[in-house]
Order: sequence, then structure tokens, then C-alpha cells
Amino acid sequence: MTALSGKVQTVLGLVEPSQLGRTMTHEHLTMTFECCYFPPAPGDKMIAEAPIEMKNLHWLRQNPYSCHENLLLWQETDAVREELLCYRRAGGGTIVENTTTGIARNLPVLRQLAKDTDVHIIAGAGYYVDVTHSEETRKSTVEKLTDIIVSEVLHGADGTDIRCGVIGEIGTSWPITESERKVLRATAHAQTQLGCPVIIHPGRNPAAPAEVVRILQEAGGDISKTVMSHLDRTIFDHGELLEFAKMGSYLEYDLFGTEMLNYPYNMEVDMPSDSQRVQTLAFLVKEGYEDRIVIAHDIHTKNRLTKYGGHGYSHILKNIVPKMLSRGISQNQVDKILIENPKHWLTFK
Ligand SMILES: CC(=O)NCCS(=O)(=O)O
Repeated sequence: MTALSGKVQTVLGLVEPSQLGRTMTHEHLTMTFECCYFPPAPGDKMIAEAPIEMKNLHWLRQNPYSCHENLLLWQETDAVREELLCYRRAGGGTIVENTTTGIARNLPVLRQLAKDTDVHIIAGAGYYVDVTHSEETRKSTVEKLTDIIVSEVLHGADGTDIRCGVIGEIGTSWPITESERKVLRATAHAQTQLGCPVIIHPGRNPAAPAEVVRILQEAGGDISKTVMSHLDRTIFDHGELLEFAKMGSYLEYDLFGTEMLNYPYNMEVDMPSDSQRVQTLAFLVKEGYEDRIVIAHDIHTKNRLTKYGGHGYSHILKNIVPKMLSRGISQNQVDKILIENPKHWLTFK
């Protein structure tokens, strides 16, 4: 038990879990994704370097990581504020903002957005993937990393008094690097001390989620309070998905709104459509996992914002929920996915 027990920690302080309402469990409001820039095909260099405008939007949707400007979500705080107000009007209550060290977390901006919009915002502690780790992080012991993560939750992060309410997204690559293994162990140790929620970004391989869970388990982590993100681009075979589901984490489908033919980070992957994502949710519900599913859009590039012709933070509430209902997922089950499951996950033990 800690002073946080039974509460949820937002960037404006502690709140009662019942106050959260509909929750997107994996979004970004300000960040940079420059670490994952993917050079354009030689013939696409001109369009990739041109200013973002209407006639480029289809190309951008297909190649979001090949345009440097598109990776700078931190430049769009005014547009994000407008979109959060729309999210609130659409019935949204809370956003988990998963930006961690390495991709330009900005806690003062998150606090201001929460004040301006009345949306509860929960910030993430810890570290993104290995390519963003500093030399200092690489050299740190598990104990030192644990202390830093615990302090980000208990006292505030990045030299501010703004406290994180979740650990993650903790970034892992495939294969998982030594530095990432240390961060995972530190995450588990910090979770043991704090009784807090954890969220993981797995590497792009079907074996990655289970390998991460094993590392966390060995270090004493609480898998029942851990979200495995990005399953929509990671595990495709339904048998493998059920095997993974048995390990007990929350199962997150968080790329709603992303439709692209060629996924540059793993060309083996056929990125699902939103309809296919809903089919997978319906499958998991039928298999009895309605208490373990959470969903989001994981907006992390400019083209996903409505300002750039994207779907914005309200797409799930406006378009995906009706589709879920029309595909046999009941209103009670939708409410579990959007309200009850996030609430249980985010409440400190
Ligand atoms: C910010 C982030 O990590 N988004 C996930 C992008 S990925 O292509 O699904 O790995």
C-alpha cells in the first residue's frame, strides 16, 4: 500500500478512478518520432521533402515515416488542443499519453492541455526503444533505473513536479537489446514498489510480446497490471494470439485509423484495416477476453490529426464503436473496453 493506492495519477494530481470515463489507453499529444525516420524511395524524395499539403496526403498516409516534418507532432499543440476539445465533446474523458524519455516527453505541455480541455491526461514514466537510450541510460544499473522510474511517479519527471501515472510505453526492439532488458527489469522492480500500471511497446515480431512478459515475470512484475501494445501489427495468427492472451496481460489494439499497404519497419506485415481490427476484437470477446481488451489510436505523426486530413482522437468514439456494436460486441462489452478495463488497469494497487 502507498499513498497512491486506490487512485489514478493524472498530470494535474490524483483522481478517483470513477472520474475517468471513456479512456484511450495509448496516445501521444506531443512527441518526436525522428528516431524512426525511414528514408523515402529514391523517386519519392521530392514529395517527401515538400510541405505537407492536400495533394500529398495520400502519399503521406502510405509513407508516414518518410517525411521528416510529419514526425514532429510536438509542433502541433494548438491543433491537438482543438482535437482534445472535440474528443471531450464526443464523450471522451481520459487519455493515457505514452511518451517516455527518448521521444521528447513534455510534461508542462501535457499539464497545460489538461487544464485547457478538462480531459484527464496520464503521463508515462521510463524509456522508449534502445536507439533513443542515452549513454548514461545504457551505463546505468537496474537499481539506478528503478530509482529514476520510481521518482518520476512519486516526485515528478524531467525536472518538474509533474508526476507520471503509468510506466511506459517502455520501448523494446526485436531482438530485445541488453539495455532494453535492464529497463524492463527496472520497470518490474518499480511496479513492485508502486503497484502501478505498466505499458509495453513490443518489437515487431510475433514472439516479442511473450518474450517481454517472461522478462517482466522473472523480475517480479505484475502481468495482470500490464498492457501489451500494438498487437495489431505484431501477432496475426489467432492460435498464437490466444496463447499470448493466456499469459494474462491486457491486450491492446491501438493503431485504429492506421491503414497502410507497406509497413516499412517489417515488410512481412500486412497492416490490418479497422474492419479487421474490429473482427479481432469480436474474436477475443467470443473467446472470453472482454475484461482484458483496451483500445486506442496511438497518434504519433501529424498526418493522423484532423488538421492534416487524419482521423483524430475521436475516431474510435465516433466510428469504431458503432462498428463494434454492429459486429456483435454488446454495449456492456464496449463499456468494459473503453471504461472499466482502463479504470482497473490505471488504479494503483
Ligand atoms: C510511438 C510508437 O511507438 N508507435 C508505434 C509505431 S509502430 O509502427 O506500431 O511500432
